[in-house]
Amino acid sequence: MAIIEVDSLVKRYGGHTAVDGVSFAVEQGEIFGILGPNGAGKTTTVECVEGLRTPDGGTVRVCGIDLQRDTGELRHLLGAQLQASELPDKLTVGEAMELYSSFYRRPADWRALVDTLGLTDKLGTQFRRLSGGQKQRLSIALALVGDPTVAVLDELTTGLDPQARRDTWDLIEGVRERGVTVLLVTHFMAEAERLCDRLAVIDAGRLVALDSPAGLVARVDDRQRIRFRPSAPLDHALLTALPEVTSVERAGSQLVVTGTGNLLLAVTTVLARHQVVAADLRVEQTSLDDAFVALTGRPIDA
Ligand SMILES: Nc1ncnc2c1ncn2[C@@H]1O[C@H](COP(=O)(O)OP(=O)(O)OP(=O)(O)O)[C@@H](O)[C@H]1O
Repeated sequence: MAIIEVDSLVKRYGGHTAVDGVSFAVEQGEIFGILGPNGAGKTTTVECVEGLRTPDGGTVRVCGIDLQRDTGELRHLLGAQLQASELPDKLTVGEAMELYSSFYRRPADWRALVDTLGLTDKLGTQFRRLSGGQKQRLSIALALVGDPTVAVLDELTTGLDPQARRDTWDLIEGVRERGVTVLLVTHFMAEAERLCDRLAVIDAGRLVALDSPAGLVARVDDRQRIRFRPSAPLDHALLTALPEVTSVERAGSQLVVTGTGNLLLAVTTVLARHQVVAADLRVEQTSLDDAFVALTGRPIDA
């Protein structure tokens, strides 16, 4: 059953169309990612799902509720972690949890939540004294304190160090195990790949692709990349002339050859014919980054 249904969503800011006809449906229990570069329209899309913005076109339903008609009920179904979530400096962790749980009809047991998120020994600590990772965990706890059916997490791990990022990913998998459907906004490929069951790739306000991370990679799977250090200078034209080769690039002392079919055999045959040895040769698999470039024409951080 679809928990979130977004159909032909349009949102404009003045003359600028930030979201341009985006449609997707999120199934119960999924971790569903919205992936795209800065300014793609990700936050605007989830703000429409959260009922914080009114669409200029299309419909959004959460648990069957049409948000154009009824946002009151939504507050009890949806827990949102807002981007750059900030609390008053002097509010303690315990005070924040108590305050937020008072907003809900049937709040979760916030002490158990704090315990799960490893913040019990910080209950008396003021917000300003928490580390980046602890603030992030608190914002996740606050998103979950209403015992929501759906949690919307925007830029979950931005600003965290690699260890805190991995810990947060474990936490989110735990959230899903509690039966919560998760809508996650990210521009980190590793995060999307690790956490998301399916991804909506959004670029310039439009849905470019919707698939599992493996499914997205499979779309460009016929592309391979070979990387090696030639033992002698090699005319690139010898390689680009091969039907298997789509591009040849120099990366420092290495050559990176991208192509399809039996690329390895074609390239090594040419090298052997010209007595060039390929040192440190590696065949690289297609990654989600490659899939993103193939789908949008540029890297996510370009
Ligand atoms: N309140 C606003 N008023 C005017 N333009 C806005 C507003 N909010 C966002 N925009 C513009 O709409 C576009 C989409 O912004 P949005 O924040 O949804 O993108 P995003 O994909 O979430 O980006 P980021 O990853 O940087 O948060 C951008 O061009 C942005 O400048």
